[in-house]
Amino acid sequence: MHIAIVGNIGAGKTTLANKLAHHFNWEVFLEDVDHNPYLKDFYDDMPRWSFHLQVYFLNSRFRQTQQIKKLQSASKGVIQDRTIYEDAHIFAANLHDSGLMTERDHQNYLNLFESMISMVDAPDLLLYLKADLPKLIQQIDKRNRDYENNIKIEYLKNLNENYERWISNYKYGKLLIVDVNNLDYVNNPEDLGIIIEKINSTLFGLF
Ligand SMILES: Nc1ncnc2c1ncn2[C@@H]1O[C@H](COP(=O)(O)OP(=O)(O)O)[C@@H](O)[C@H]1O
Ligand SMILES: Nc1ncnc2c1ncn2[C@H]1C[C@H](O)[C@@H](COP(=O)(O)O)O1
Repeated sequence: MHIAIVGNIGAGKTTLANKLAHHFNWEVFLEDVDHNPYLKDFYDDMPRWSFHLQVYFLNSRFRQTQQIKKLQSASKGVIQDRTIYEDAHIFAANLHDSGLMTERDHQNYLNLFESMISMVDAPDLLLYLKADLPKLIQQIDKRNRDYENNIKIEYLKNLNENYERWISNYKYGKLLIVDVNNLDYVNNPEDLGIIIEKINSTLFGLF
């Protein structure tokens, strides 16, 4: 079983991924953030580093998908924090549309993405954490990563619009949309319980 958690920056993916992995006793695959050699430079100068960062994330995410495939064939459960789809359909698309990645670089990136995606299996469940801008901003502030301090509201807004468009067209497997605006699964175990119940019901028909 493979559950992938998707959503905008600060939506609460990593926190939930760890909690679900603990609950189901499954392996968790987190994003390559702390050792990412481009992320800080990217936030300082997006046009300069957008292509480098996208190639880095694409490769790291692709490697993850291959590791997940191995675990799946050994019947192990997996929780994944963000997917390769979001890199291309949300982030790279937004950089290109906002003029922060050139047409040439974007085409080159998409060609690479297309070559890789045929080797990627969709998750059994895509869990979309839907959050409005105030919630995202509040949680990005709470996390307090220095390089994220200058993220513009417009950037988050564009990403949220891309998420809405992409999710409304997603048809590669089961999809569960959870509005997290009024959920606090950090401090309220009942809120975590609500999400686990929805997952069980969507995946296994239990309630
Ligand atoms: N539903 C929630 N309620 C309250 N705080 C949350 C919630 N989800 C995440 N947080 C907090 O918000 C911050 C960002 O969460 P994180 O899981 O890192 O988001 P993401 O991985 O989506 O970027 C963390 O400090 C986390 O503890
Ligand atoms: N593909 C990506 N392009 C640009 N930035 C990305 C991409 N994937 C992740 N990020 C950034 C967004 C955040 O600053 C960090 C970690 O993501 P988070 O949603 O906080 O887990 O990496």
